[in-house]
Amino acid sequence: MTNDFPQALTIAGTDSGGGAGISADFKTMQMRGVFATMVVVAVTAQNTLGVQDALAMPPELIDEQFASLAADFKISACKTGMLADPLRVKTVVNNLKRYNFGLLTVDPVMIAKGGAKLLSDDAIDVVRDQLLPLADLVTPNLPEAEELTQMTITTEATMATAGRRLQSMGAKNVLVKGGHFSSEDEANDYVLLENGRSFWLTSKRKKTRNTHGTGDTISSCITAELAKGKSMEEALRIGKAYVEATIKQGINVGHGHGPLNHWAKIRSEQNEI
Ligand SMILES: Nc1ncnc2c1ncn2[C@@H]1O[C@H](COP(=O)(O)OP(=O)(O)OP(=O)(O)O)[C@@H](O)[C@H]1O
Ligand SMILES: Cc1ncc(CO)c(N)n1
Repeated sequence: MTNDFPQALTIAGTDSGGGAGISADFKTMQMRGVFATMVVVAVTAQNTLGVQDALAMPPELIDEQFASLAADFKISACKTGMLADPLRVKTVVNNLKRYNFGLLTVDPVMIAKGGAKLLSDDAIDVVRDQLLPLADLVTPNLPEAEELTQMTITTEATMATAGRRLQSMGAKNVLVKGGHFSSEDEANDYVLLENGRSFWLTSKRKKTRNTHGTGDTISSCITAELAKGKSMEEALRIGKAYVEATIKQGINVGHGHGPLNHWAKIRSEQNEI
């Protein structure tokens, strides 16, 4: 029996509110036609208003989830999201070295939109020193890029400098997301590829509160496209187009920063199927 349907993995935290973390990753991967699997690193009690509580999983249970997946699936791309603390980051790093789950996207999730810490301060060095060197792609937002590079990012030029620094830390390709950039009109992301080529993924900024899970959605879309065999550049372009569609074709759920519309279709794909 063949085992060739595209399979991807998210290693992250759950969001009980369904909009971010593993919850967003699963919806995205499903929509992009990829079979999704998960390693739960932490469980959060969360909704569109914020994170009410969180619990990190015992390292042994994280190890067991990796072992279960390695024993049965043929995973060709994976991503990390919320990793909680130094012990969990190290546990995930050890497992990523032990097994081959294909191309790795590291989304260095640190703080939720409402301000809750999803990664403890003492874990940032471990992400920088041990996880980034394994990454085929790293996808920080601006505050995360500032923490990892220890520089202030307020301009397009400093976004590009941060991208180069992140590459010199070992990540092969870099996407610096501009969702937190000060521009009222545009949400532009900077890409630096392994071969040194760089470009911007541009988009008009939608004035909306419903942006819960944007970072998870773009990184899991990219992971899904990589699992299907798309090139890094194609995967990045599709990721940007998909997250843009999920924001622009938005829905209203909950009372705070609402989730995205994961059913949204990329405009160029709207007439397919
Ligand atoms: N209001 C908006 N309109 C259009 N695009 C947006 C908007 N906000 C964010 N984006 C885009 O969404 C993607 C995610 O960027 P962002 O910087 O918001 O990630 P993030 O902070 O990690 O998200 P989250 O923490 O909610 O998961 C980027 O491509 C960014 O340009
Ligand atoms: C579990 C989880 N992961 C990531 C984010 C960031 O969007 C969040 N809010 N919650």
